[in-house]
Amino acid sequence: MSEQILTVNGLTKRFGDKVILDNISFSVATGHIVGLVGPNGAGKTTIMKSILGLFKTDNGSIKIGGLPVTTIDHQALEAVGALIEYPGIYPFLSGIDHLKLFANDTTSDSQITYIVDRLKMTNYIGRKAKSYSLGMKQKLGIAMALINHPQIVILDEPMNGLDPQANRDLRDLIVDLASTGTTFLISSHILSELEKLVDDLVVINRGKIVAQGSMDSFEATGTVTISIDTNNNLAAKALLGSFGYEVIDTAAEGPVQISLDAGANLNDILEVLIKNRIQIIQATQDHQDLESSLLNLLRE
Ligand SMILES: Nc1ncnc2c1ncn2[C@@H]1O[C@H](COP(=O)(O)OP(=O)(O)OP(=O)(O)O)[C@@H](O)[C@H]1O
Repeated sequence: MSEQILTVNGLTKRFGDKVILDNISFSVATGHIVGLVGPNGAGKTTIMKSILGLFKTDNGSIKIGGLPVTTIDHQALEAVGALIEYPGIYPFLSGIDHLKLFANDTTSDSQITYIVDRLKMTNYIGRKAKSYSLGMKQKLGIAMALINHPQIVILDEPMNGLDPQANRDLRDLIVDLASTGTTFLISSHILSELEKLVDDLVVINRGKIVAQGSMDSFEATGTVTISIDTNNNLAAKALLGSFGYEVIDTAAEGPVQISLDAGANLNDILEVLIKNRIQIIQATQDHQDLESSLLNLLRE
């Protein structure tokens, strides 16, 4: 089992009499990319700010690399790179000045060049940041979080303002850095952005964790829907029903639709039809995407 670089245990945070985080516990394994997902206002940024010791929490503990993090214990944060909400950017400094300002003693010029290059910022990195677009500023903020070889990187909605190519460049860079041992905790309210990237998910709603686990375990819970159009749909429905399949709307003449648990086999169904001389015109199998599965979960 891999070592846990970050553990959040029983984290509770109130603003006034409102409970914003309610007994949040999760851990992040070294080298994993973990997605923190939930609707607007769920508490994602509040969790991240708590991890960074930015405000006092009401209960619970946070540890990074075994060291506690509070508003006064910040030693563990030396291993952390973060971008929370909007990057702090000085309009009259160039992008490269920002990076040099943020670089610590051990950060080499080649590391800065590597990050700038991977995020495709080379053409404008020498220009003053006041001329940057939203996406350029966002990329600069991400670069600032990455240049010092952090052990763990915390990114709050990093894809904000990025075009599809920039999104892709960032995803590729994150995966490459994770493969060398860097750990990531990334929040987003858009699951499809994280789906292609993360190893594990923590799903949060109204300040509570509603689900957590590996991405594979989430994908396995999706529903498979099979749709088959035949030369005699009514007969096909009756036949498959008699074989114990759960056929949706048996009285309708439209294509046969069957909802199955993941892992069910389309071939077996087609074989039943073929053996009984029902001609198949078209067959499709759709896996309910993760976004829909999670929306269902949040509705529940
Ligand atoms: N400083 C504050 N004072 C009072 N309430 C706050 C404060 N900061 C956040 N909140 C409240 O805490 C809740 C969670 O906010 P948070 O920013 O953590 O959500 P989020 O999941 O990051 O949302 P989004 O996806 O919209 O960024 C919201 O109801 C918000 O209004």
